[in-house]
Amino acid sequence: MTQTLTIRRPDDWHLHLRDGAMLKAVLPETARHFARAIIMPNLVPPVVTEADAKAYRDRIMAALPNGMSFEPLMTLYLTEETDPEDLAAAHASGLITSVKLYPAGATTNSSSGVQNFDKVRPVLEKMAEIGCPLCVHGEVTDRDIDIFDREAVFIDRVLDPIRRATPDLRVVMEHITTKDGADYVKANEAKLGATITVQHLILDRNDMLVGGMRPHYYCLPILKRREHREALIAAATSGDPRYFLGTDSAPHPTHAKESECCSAGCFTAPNALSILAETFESEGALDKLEGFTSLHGPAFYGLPVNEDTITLTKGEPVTYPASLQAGDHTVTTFDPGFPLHWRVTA
Ligand SMILES: NC(=O)N[C@@H](CC(=O)O)C(=O)O
Ligand SMILES: [Zn+2]
Ligand SMILES: [Zn+2]
Repeated sequence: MTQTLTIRRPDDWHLHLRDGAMLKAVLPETARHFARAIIMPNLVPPVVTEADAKAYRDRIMAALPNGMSFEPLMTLYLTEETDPEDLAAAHASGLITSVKLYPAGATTNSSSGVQNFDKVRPVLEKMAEIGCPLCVHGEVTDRDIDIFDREAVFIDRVLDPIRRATPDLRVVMEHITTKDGADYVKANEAKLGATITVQHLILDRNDMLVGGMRPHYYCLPILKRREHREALIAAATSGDPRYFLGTDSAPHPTHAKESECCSAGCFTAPNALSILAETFESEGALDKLEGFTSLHGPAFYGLPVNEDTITLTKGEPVTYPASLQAGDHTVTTFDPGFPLHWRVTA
């Protein structure tokens, strides 16, 4: 008997669409399966003002193929110069859904990020007042902190102080990668959620480093040890509504990944749902998949769940194009390293 699973159409609560030819190439991969996505603002230059967000939204809608529907949920990139009033206007008009905090230098295209967190206090106060959530890339950037410890140290030194100083601010810890991250969410009842990526649920640092370096598994925050991955699996399959899917699908040209200095990011949009179904099934938690992909995110953001559904069907191993063409470049699709049997059929 074929096994099928019908769930409410998923949303992606953390996505990089880029711009230009890359945007045109990758957008259909997300729009095929997801109704909405939180669009990361780390373009070069970044999306910092209401006007930037409006123009970027228009470019996304123009890149959407005829017949596909998709709603980009726009974000502003928080800088030390962000004007609280511009931000409040963008939020009040419904243009932006959240604001993104990158510590300066933490990840791809984050050089305009925040260095001195005191400088953004007035903006954070304003956001708490108007109910605009803050999405956080939670890693410190100090050279003397080991890359594998940067998330845990960020929680202690930056995130917890911000939350204590601004208790009404709603915060999403983006792409948590550690038991420390999962535990911090669990220990804090109100106004805190976390997104989890596909790659951090299925890979640990051995997968990236043992027997040779695999650049397509290099992303930030970096893959951690197995016990952290197990904590993320436990969180994602727990049914706890504070954990939800943010694929962090982050396309880079193949030459930039397979290079002397590899760019950080995994392009998971094409097969994210197949990988998740396989993973939740092997955990005996297929019944928790819909919550993670389609219900918890809208609940946190105060948005309605999607009315329509998708159906996943289990069968012969599924294959995906190994890469897609984006202008003059190719983008390599993430390979989970194990066979996938669930495909989105409707
Ligand atoms: N996750 C990544 O490794 N890369 C993201 C940036 C980010 O989300 O930190 C990107 O924009 O490429
Ligand atoms: Zn990030
Ligand atoms: Zn990201």
